[in-house]
Amino acid sequence: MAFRRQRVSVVTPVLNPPSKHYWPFRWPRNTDLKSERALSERAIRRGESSFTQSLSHHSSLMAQISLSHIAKAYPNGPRVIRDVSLTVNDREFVVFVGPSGCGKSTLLRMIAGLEDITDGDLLLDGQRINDLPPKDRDIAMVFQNYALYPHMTVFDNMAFGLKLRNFSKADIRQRVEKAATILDIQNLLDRKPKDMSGGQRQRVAIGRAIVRDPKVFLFDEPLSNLDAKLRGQTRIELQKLHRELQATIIYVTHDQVEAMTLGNRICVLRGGDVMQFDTPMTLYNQPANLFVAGFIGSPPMNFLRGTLTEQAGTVQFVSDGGEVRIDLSTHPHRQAFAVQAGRPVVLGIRAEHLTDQPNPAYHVQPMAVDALEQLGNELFAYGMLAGNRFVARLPADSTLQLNEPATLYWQTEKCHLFDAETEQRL
Ligand SMILES: Nc1ncnc2c1ncn2[C@@H]1O[C@H](COP(=O)(O)OP(=O)(O)OP(=O)(O)O)[C@@H](O)[C@H]1O
Repeated sequence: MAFRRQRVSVVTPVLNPPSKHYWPFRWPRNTDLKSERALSERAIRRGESSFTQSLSHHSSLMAQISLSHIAKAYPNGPRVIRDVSLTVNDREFVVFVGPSGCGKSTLLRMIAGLEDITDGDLLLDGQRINDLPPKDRDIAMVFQNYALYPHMTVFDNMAFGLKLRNFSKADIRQRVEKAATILDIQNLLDRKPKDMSGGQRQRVAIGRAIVRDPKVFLFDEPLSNLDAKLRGQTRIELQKLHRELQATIIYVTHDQVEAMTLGNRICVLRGGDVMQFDTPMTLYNQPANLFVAGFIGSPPMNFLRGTLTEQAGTVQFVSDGGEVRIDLSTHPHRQAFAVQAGRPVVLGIRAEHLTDQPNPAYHVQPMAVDALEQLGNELFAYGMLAGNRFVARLPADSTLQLNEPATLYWQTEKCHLFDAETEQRL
């Protein structure tokens, strides 16, 4: 493999971005580049070991991150992170997910040291690091916009942080080669960023983090510039990468599919608060509140407002207006529901728990179908029920017809119930 000569002098484009015409993509904000450089200067004293050795040193190094009552307010602004406490375990892949503006990037940037923490304690392996400069945190961050240096080759981009720290040429070459092999970009080392696809650039950005062998990787929406197919492929590669590196990873996205497929655990955020922090399957099967129920899962869960009634041991859900009446007496949580009789509630049921195949154990519900989406392997049937949009996920060969009355069968034990006022799961 041919390498370009390795520069000895350090060239930094941080304050001198080239003309925007030269760089076909958005030039990273100076703050991002500064941050990136600051992060790349971390732990200079630590690493004289070879990359191969240092890869395995993760087996003995802990990297646990704890947030205790963390809050953030920008100057003269309200708290955008209100009171977040959670622990990311050693070698865990945790995803922060939530709608735009919920505070996930702010949280990540506080962990990186790029934002001040207004209140609370940030601990890395039990040590409070609120005031530790980013370069000393042993944390590498991969940005959405890659933040690559356009005038440098891939090799030089990946080697840059190591050169700053005066790693030996041999060590740099070994680390870059190893990272390039892991990411399958060995044949791109002589290219400049402008001659690569978005997916390749993103790998280089990840490679630049890997060569540093940090304790913790932070990813800020790294796939959002990629097209859908490449995003899917890269998701799988990130899973492999996590297994290979055995590193602690915190990953920010607004995409619940990315969150579900990547995270060992997912932290769902809304308006600066944690809505639920748990495994993907727990979020899916036992959403703690209405927000998580509606956010996780595609298509989103169907909802109906109504009231619970209890009579002679029978627990019923009656929708507002009385159009839908569901007997919940066989539901595993019927006793908890009975206690709530008389309260306004929201009932939720996922599209895959409605079927057009008769089943004597299921609730029978008429619904006029006003739209069909045939996806080849499945069919989505849409209609209105008690004023709410409903969708059923059916087999592709279903015979349901558009604009004809249909009968759907509900798997009642899969219904979720939430308090209509507190929005918490019952
Ligand atoms: N420098 C800043 N000054 C003031 N307010 C800010 C600043 N940066 C972010 N905010 C505000 O903080 C809140 C959280 O922003 P943040 O970027 O963390 O959200 P996010 O969940 O990452 O959103 P997105 O997915 O759109 O990036 C938003 O209301 C945003 O407007």
